[in-house]
Amino acid sequence: MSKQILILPGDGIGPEIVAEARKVLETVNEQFSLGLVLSEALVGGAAIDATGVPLPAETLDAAQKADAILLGAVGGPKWDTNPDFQIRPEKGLLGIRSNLQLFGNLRPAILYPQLAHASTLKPEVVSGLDILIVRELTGGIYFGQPRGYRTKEGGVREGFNTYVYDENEIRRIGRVAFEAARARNKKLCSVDKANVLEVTVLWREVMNELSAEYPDVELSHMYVDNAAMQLVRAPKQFDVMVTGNMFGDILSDAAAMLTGSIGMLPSASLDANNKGMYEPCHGSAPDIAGQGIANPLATILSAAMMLRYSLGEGAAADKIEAAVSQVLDQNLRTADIMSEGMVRVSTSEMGAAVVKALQA
Ligand SMILES: NC(=O)c1ccc[n+]([C@@H]2O[C@H](COP(=O)([O-])OP(=O)(O)OC[C@H]3O[C@@H](n4cnc5c(N)ncnc54)[C@H](O)[C@@H]3O)[C@@H](O)[C@H]2O)c1
Ligand SMILES: CC(C)[C@H](C(=O)O)[C@@H](O)C(=O)O
Ligand SMILES: [Mg+2]
Repeated sequence: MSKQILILPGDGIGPEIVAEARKVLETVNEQFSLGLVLSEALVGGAAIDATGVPLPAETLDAAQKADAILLGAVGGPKWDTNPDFQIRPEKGLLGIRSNLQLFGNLRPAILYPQLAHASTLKPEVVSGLDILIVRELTGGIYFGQPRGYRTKEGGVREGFNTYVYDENEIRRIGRVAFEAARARNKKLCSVDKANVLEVTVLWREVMNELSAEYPDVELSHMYVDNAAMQLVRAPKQFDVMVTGNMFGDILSDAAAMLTGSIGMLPSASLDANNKGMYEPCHGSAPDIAGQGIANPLATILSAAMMLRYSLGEGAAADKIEAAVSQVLDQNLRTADIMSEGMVRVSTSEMGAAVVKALQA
């Protein structure tokens, strides 16, 4: 039976990195007879340029019909100053997350041993690092109402957003995190700001209530400011972390650097039935776009997550992850993970090396 995969290259380095992940998917598609049918659509700034909006109706329709989605990245300076906040590339991405109810965002920060020296931290602090950040993705301050930007009487401008979660939203992401912790090392740290924000007092209450259903999982709580510090001080104290939309956005970028580069961090965004969108955690990197130097591995590893979580093709996912490890063993490095004695390669050379390792 065929499976429809929608590819959304997006902006900046998006098309460059997605092209490499596409070659990898095509390779395993053939090797494992997966029956994947790949198609592409517009999102983000590319969609604004072509259609006037960041999420054209036909892209949303294709996303709803697809079995899984692979996205590059959206955004860039060309669109950042649009005074209409609805016509921003990021709205395209947020629109897919929200319309498809992709509330469960998994961001694994795993240090490949070959990159221990590329990490910002000392090798002994990060060696063996394997953290899973579970981020709530369709609620919180990103989506809360009221929100706005206006000029008040007297010409004073104000902007406002609302940080709101109801207990059902917290419970469903909590279950994702507890289940993940149960399948791993049975340790879950919930990150909040319950010393200041009522919404996260509720967050903490619900996590404690859920904990009764998961007596085998050790639940701890940490304030987000401390969590940011602890991630950089002693990251291996964490196994699974669960947090809200904005805290998860920030903590996952911090965790990315522990693995050597944000170019190494994949993600899965899942609905209640494990249908999902897969994307690297990084953005469109306008500073390096068009130069052919971006690291495609986070996107390639996102494609592997897609095979594992949404398509039930764990063997193909394992093979891609092993191929990534092999190219690192071959000392091949894009600029962001380059270190002394290694061989610097371009985006497409890295993609080709992964394909070659798959075919070996
Ligand atoms: N999922 C997404 O689509 C997504 C995520 C984050 C940011 N953005 C958007 O991307 C644009 C740029 O944002 P930013 O600069 O804050 O964050 P960014 O992640 O795009 O870039 C931050 C830094 O990391 C580097 N970097 C990122 N990905 C890399 C890769 N694969 N290989 C090598 N280096 C890489 C960039 O060159 C840059 O120096 C903004 O418009 C933002 O809204 C989109
Ligand atoms: C581009 C932006 C909307 C997005 C987010 O904040 O969720 C990005 O930073 C991410 O981490 O996926
Ligand atoms: Mg982010």
